[in-house]
Order: sequence, then structure tokens, then C-alpha cells
Amino acid sequence: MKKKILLLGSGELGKEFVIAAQRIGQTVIAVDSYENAPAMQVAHGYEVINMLDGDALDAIVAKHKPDYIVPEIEAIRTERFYEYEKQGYTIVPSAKAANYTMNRKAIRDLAAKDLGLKTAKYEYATSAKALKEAVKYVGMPCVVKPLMSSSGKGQSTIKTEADIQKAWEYSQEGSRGDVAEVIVEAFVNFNYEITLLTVTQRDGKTLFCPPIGHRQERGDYQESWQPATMEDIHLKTAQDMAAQVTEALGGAGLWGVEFFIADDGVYFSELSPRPHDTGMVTLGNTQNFNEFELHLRAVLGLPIPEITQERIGASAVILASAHSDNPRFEGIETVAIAPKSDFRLFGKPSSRPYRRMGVVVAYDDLGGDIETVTKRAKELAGKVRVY
Ligand SMILES: Nc1ncnc2c1ncn2[C@@H]1O[C@H](COP(=O)(O)OP(=O)(O)OP(=O)(O)O)[C@@H](O)[C@H]1O
Ligand SMILES: NCC(=O)N[C@@H]1O[C@H](COP(=O)([O-])[O-])[C@@H](O)[C@H]1O
Ligand SMILES: [Mg+2]
Repeated sequence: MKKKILLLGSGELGKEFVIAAQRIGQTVIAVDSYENAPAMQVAHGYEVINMLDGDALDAIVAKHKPDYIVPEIEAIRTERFYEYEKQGYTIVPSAKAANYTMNRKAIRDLAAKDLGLKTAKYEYATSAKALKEAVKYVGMPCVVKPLMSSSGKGQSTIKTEADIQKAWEYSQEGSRGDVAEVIVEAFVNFNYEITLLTVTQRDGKTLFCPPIGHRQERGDYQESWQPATMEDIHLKTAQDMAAQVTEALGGAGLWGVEFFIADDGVYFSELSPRPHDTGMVTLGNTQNFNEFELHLRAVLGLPIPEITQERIGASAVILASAHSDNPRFEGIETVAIAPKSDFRLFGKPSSRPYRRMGVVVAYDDLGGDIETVTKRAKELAGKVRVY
């Protein structure tokens, strides 16, 4: 069962996935747009290409003939995946899943229109003028996001009409790919938000991890914790929605399905067809298998007997404060000496303000206090300076 995996995207999430794959003897070729990306540092081989360039993608697929193609980022010419699937390649989780989730329009229309799931009221716009109309339709406050982006890039909130032009310009700076369109969503005044890690398997059985709570700033996650305290009825609703969306997209793998929980119920937000950044909390061994190991098992078609919560935990991000081509880390000792805590530094070769460079995980026994653990993770991460 030695398989070759072509990993498209080589950030921190890919790196942990490669480590999980290495541990059971799989071969991984890591791909990204720059050299020495985190996952490349632990893979068997690497390729540096622009993954939005379909011809460049075709060339490396033909060169490596992988058993599995595993997307890791949101900037890939995923239209080509349908062709690879026809040629007999396995795309993880499936060509449709990777293609639909790459573009907010495809996945939102599938969830809201085809499946009838509850989402924020939304509209699309292709110009500043159209944005103005769209804002009128969804109402203020509302959130603007490029159709192709992630980690909050190009995302802003419109509170008054004066914000509209700025929001359009900002969205165009943060957009990946050649798509100039944005989605405008009514602001959901949620009480809390969660990621529901969902595992679809080749045998058809879908498994759920305990829900992960998280807090976001600038559209990017700051802390996550597991388990999130939530009402059973909301969890059940979220699980039903996650099962529906993942089934409609098809394929085997781990998915990060995002929900907002508000007074009027559970809203589907979006999903990643791969390990989720907020799921890095599982690196604190909060579960019997972390999210990367689960993804790998599902990809390889290895059985997963059960998913159990082994302890409670939290993660908090370590962000850079400056641009550097040789980032330095200060304060790691403070984290290292703290009990029931651990950290990862991703090894990104350069930094820029707010770039995620590492993560602190803190944990406690089942029955411990999740708020205390989260506070500890956050305080420890705050002791690290990257510049
Ligand atoms: N309609 C909304 N109402 C309220 N808050 C929102 C809305 N849309 C997004 N947010 C906030 O912004 C965060 C990031 O949004 P979203 O997940 O859509 O962006 P993203 O760029 O895809 O991020 P990532 O790639 O990290 O998942 C959400 O987790 C939530 O906190
Ligand atoms: N929310 C998506 C997410 O967290 N993706 C993770 O961030 C990396 C890009 O980081 P970079 O922008 O610092 O290169 C991606 O490669 C992936 O691991
Ligand atoms: Mg998100």
C-alpha cells in the first residue's frame, strides 16, 4: 500500500498531512508557488509552479502520475480536475468537491439553492456599481468577499454606504485567480461559530469530530477550541447539513464545515474539502486521530473505527508582526516551559504582518475547563514575537 500523493499546496496544513503520510510510509510530492514551503521541507520531492496555470498543472500530473491528487489551498485551476478524473486519477475528495469549494459562488448556490440549507442572505457583484445594488438587496451591515480567496483575504464588512467603494477595492486586492467577482452576505449576528470536521469514507459511512469553536479577526482564525459547548439540537442540525453538502460534493476525505449559530438557528457558511486551520487544535491530541491522520486514512481508504475525544484542547495562532526574509522568533522558551502545552513553528521562509507562522496548543483532561485552556493557549501565543 505504498501510494504516491501529489499535494497541491504546501502550507502548514499540508505539512502535517505529509508528516502523517510519512509515518505510514507513503510518498508525497509537495507543490506550491514558492520554494521551501512548509510541506516541501518534509516531502519526498517538490515542484514550484503557479497552480492556477492549467498547463503547468497538467505537466506535473503527467510527470508524477500520482495515485492521489490532494488539494491544500484555494488557488488551483480545479477545472482541470474533471479531466484528470476521467483519465483515472483520484482527486481528493473529488473533482467536483475541489472545484465547487474553490469558488464561493458554486458552493453557496449548491448549499442554498440546490440543497435548501439556511445561509446568510447573499448576492454577487462584478463591479463597484453592482456592489452598491447588491448591498441594497442584502442590507447593511454586510460582508464582502472575493469569490476566490481564503483566510479572510480581501474580506471586509460594510456598515455604511461610504464603505462600499473601499470594500470593492479591497476585495480586488485580496482576490486570487482571475475572478473579479465578489459575494456580499448579510452579516449574521451569531452567538458563536463552529467548524464541524466531517469524515466521508469510501464505504459510505460519515463520521463527525466533536465540534470546534473558534474566534476570527480580519476573517482569519485566532483561537480554536475543542469541544465547543453547544446545544444538542444545533449540533444535530449542523451534522445533518454537513452530511448533505459532503454527499452532494462526493468523495472520501476530511472536510471542515463552518457554521454560525444564531438566535434563529444554524447557518451554513462554507466548507473546506480538506483539513481546516481551526482543526489544528487536534494537534494537541484532543482526539484519537488528529485531522490530518483522519484525512489520510479516508484518502487511502483505511478504516477509521471511531473518533473519540481524548482530552480537551485549544490552539492559538502565532502571527508575524513584520516583513522578513529570515524571520526570528522570540519568546518560544516561555511557551516551551508551560505545562500541558506545545507549539508548532511552520518553517515559512518569509514573514509579513499577520502571516501565520506557528501555533500554540494547550490541553487538559476531559472534564477540564475549556475557557481556561483557551485563555492559556492565547496568552502563550501572545508571548511569541516573530519579526
Ligand atoms: N455573513 C457573515 N456574517 C458574520 N460574520 C461573517 C460572515 N461571513 C464571514 N464572517 C466572519 O468571517 C470569518 C471568515 O469568513 P469565511 O470563512 O467566509 O472566509 P475565508 O476567507 O473563507 O476564511 P477561511 O479560508 O479561513 O475559512 C467567519 O469565520 C466569520 O467569523
Ligand atoms: N484558511 C486556509 C488556511 O489556513 N490555509 C493554510 O495556509 C497556507 C497558506 O499560508 P500563507 O498564506 O502564509 O502562505 C495554506 O497552504 C494552508 O496550509
Ligand atoms: Mg472560513
